[in-house]
Amino acid sequence: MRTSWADSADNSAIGSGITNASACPSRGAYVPPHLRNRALSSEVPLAAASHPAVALGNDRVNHSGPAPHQGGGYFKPDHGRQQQQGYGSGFQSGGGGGWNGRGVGRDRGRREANPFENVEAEDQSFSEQENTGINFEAYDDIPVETSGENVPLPVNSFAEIDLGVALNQNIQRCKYVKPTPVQRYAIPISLAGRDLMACAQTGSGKTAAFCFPIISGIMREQYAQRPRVARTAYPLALILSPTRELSCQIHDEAKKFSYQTGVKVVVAYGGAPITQQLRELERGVDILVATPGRLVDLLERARLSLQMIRYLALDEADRMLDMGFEPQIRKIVEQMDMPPPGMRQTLLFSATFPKEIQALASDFLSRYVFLAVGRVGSSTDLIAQRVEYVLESDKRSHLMDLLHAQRETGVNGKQGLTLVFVETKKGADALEHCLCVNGFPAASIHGDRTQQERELALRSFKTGNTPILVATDVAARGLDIPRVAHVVNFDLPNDIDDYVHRIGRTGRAGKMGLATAFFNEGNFNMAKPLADLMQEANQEVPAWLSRYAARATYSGGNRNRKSGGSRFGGRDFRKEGSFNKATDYYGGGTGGGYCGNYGGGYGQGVPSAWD
Ligand SMILES: Nc1ncnc2c1ncn2[C@@H]1O[C@H](COP(=O)(O)OP(=O)(O)OP(=O)(O)O)[C@@H](O)[C@H]1O
Repeated sequence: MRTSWADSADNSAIGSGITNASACPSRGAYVPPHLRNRALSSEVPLAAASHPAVALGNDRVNHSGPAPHQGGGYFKPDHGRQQQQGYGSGFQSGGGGGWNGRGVGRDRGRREANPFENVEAEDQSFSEQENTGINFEAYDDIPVETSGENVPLPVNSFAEIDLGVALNQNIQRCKYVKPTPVQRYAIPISLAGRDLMACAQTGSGKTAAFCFPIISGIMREQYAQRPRVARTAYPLALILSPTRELSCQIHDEAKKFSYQTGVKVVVAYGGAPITQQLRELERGVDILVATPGRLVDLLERARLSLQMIRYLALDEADRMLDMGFEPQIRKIVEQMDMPPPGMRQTLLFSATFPKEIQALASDFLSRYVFLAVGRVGSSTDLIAQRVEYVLESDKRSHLMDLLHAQRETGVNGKQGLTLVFVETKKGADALEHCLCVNGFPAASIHGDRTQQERELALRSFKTGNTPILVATDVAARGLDIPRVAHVVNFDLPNDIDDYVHRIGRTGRAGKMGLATAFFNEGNFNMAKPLADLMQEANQEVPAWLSRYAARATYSGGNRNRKSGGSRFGGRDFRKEGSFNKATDYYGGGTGGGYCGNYGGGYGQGVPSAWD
């Protein structure tokens, strides 16, 4: 495992609760470039000790934020479905009855909380800083590939799809004017009942692409009465994601989409008390969003049965089926009581889909459609990508120079949030500390933090209290934080797909973003895939990086691409007739790109984003 300079720095103060400037690492206080020739004076921004973020850095234990994900749904003592009538006809203006019959149980106990209330408040607090308007035209000329038998046709507007009145109202509340490309294709395919493997660029609206058909399907269908077994919940849909934060985010989104539809969404994830989650499940659940570990726990306690599952969605599906994690997913999908492929509808989504993972995933699917919006694993060209050659020993000062410059001018003229990725948990702690003591308000998130600390750090970042978040890959996938203007790869990952997901935390939903990577000799293996990716996304590749890339090709150094030479062709693996799952998965693909060190950043001892 690589270590970064951040790791090797003296971090003896970490964990000691010392948060003042005297705890500064031995390199001394940050001096911005224009003051470096002067003596250190009061002009130097050493606001660290007084900044609230500094206290946050090492004093998390005392923070008590609101309990995570209270749920707020409605009381539904009967786990079975109400009789459905007249799809879409049941909406009563003024709210209250999104769907005939389904709304009935909702108000018996608790009122359904309005999930849009907070969103509106948040929107207002950032209104001066937000980009105005979402430029989905940016996606219009994106190449789309579909394959499979009788692929349903795409739509151009939400109006063309019969999602039901209540769901359409929620789409309007979300201010979604038209579907994104992946939604244009994926929603009709899913509504037609087809299994789907979908690959679309980060930030392009995949969550709604799998949530809308599931919610609409549950609203539409009459399901057999669900069994009444004391204290066992029987959801109709299961959405799995690899991290707790992502599951919470999907839950929040799904609650918005299903507001006043009568469809009940519950989340279950590790690190949070199980009792509260059990209580929510007992109140009734249609859609369960979960991380795999907590899900298995619930299944083993017999508090949950997958027997009635009609929809299975895997978000970040390639990550979920990556080596090391696949057995747990296989256990959930194949060895519990979930109906087999063909008896349920399975939807797999990610921005990256190496062909060997496609091959594995195909076991879960039946007669599926493959959809690629943009090239498989490509980055969006809404993200301006920069690579800078920075020695390990210079990384911290270089980062602080960037942050200092951006404090003056913003990114693309706007003040935004900066997400800094490092490889190790220790490195995250050390870098957060260093930034804080140098006057840069930062928080950090990684797998060694308690769930409460993780949520606190994320909230503090999202609200702009600490506009810098230092993170391991736990924050690399799926998180949708609208104001992230800059992603810095302080430590480059070992795998280009991880890079794609990391930089995808900016440049979302049609907005522009900036990604800066620090590269040095230690990242030699990334030179070729990085140069290829940048070139494909119409980014300027520095001459020195091209030289590294050429050397890497010549010396066979490009051995960290999971999916072989065909990756940038972005194809349905079924079209590659010679592809042999048994040999290629572990033996490497043709075309020279495959890595014996399969799994890149997920090997033993590497920080796991898995919950
Ligand atoms: N049709 C739409 N119109 C406007 N905004 C949309 C639309 N669909 C989704 N969005 C917004 O786009 C943003 C990105 O969506 P989402 O998080 O689903 O992306 P994603 O493709 O899942 O990204 P990732 O690959 O990083 O997980 C969200 O803020 C979402 O609310």
